[in-house]
Amino acid sequence: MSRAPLVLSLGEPAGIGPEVVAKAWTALRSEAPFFVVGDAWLLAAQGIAVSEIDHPSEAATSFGRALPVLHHPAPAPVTAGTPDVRNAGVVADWIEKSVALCLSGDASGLVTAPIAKAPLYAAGFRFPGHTEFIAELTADAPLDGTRGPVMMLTARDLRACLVTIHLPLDQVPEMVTAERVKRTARVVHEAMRRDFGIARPRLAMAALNPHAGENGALGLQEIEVLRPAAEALRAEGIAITDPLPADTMFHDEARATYDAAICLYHDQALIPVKTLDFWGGVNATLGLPIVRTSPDHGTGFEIAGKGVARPDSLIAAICLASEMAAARASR
Ligand SMILES: NC(=O)c1ccc[n+]([C@@H]2O[C@H](COP(=O)([O-])OP(=O)(O)OC[C@H]3O[C@@H](n4cnc5c(N)ncnc54)[C@H](O)[C@@H]3O)[C@@H](O)[C@H]2O)c1
Ligand SMILES: N[C@H](C(=O)O)[C@H](O)COP(=O)(O)O
Repeated sequence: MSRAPLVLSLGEPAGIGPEVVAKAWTALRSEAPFFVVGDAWLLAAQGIAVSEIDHPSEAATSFGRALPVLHHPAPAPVTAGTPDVRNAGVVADWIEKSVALCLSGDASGLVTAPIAKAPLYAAGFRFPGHTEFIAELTADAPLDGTRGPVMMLTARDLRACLVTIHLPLDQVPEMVTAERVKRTARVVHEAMRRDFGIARPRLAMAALNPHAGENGALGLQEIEVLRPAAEALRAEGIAITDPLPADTMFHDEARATYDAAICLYHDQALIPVKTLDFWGGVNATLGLPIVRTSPDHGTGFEIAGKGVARPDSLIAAICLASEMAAARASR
């Protein structure tokens, strides 16, 4: 039985989303179908054929010759590179509608084109980003296992999962608690099995302090928080290391020793991933009732409308969402 198509939410209309969505469709039009929830006119303006559909089940019919779109127009005129706060509401609506289609089974997973946080915040959007918004939208849907969200950035053979996300650095030490670390590791362990088909996941925990605290001389979090958390997780049957010095856990040979890294703050995870492969990196949200991925880049306002944005990361996000959806369907 063929799976439902993936759904893409169009993201910030003034960003590079419409351009990279059009380029991704052009690259993938002979592959498995997907459809977009967004402004069909904006996508047609990218110079591709667009087919307005009334239901996701129609996506496969037109996908090879036209990009299927559930049309929901942006209310305010769109100027590439200059977000208009009057469109912030429709950006959130596109995400909400896409999530609902995943929950109803009409879509097999969600790929979110980039949003810009500042205009959304200006319009009263009360979530840090997609991750927390989608977690709220799916909070009442059943999930077998520990509920996320956990943000995971992945590129090539690296999967880096975050204990804390959009926090000022000076708040990280107090937010890195044993409970947060354990919850994150449980979500990641279960997601490696559910979404990636890894029967016995190997997790590597990053230390917070240089040289993993140098036995307490450079900080106490490893002794007081992280090692006890790792011991408790191992007692639950989760294979996880003691906190490792973060500067020596991302080289080629080190990455081969684990399936996912548990990182303690945003840039500890995102710098190695975006250094390894900025163009092919993907952001995935673990621990949700639905599959959700996103490109690792943002709205690229300074290049929006110039025709130079690269679709690589969105293409990788579409491919990863398809793989995760297939893994879930095979369970
Ligand atoms: N997936 C997402 O929704 C997502 C991810 C990251 C940032 N953001 C948001 O995007 C906005 C801008 O963030 P930023 O400037 O920090 O990051 P950005 O990724 O938008 O831009 C960083 C740099 O990379 C370039 N770039 C990005 N994507 C590119 C592509 N596909 N092809 C060619 N060049 C590309 C940009 O031109 C810029 O020079 C912010 O509001 C941020 O919160 C959203
Ligand atoms: N930290 C993410 C990244 O750099 O890719 C980005 O802010 C996206 O976050 P959401 O997916 O929660 O919008």
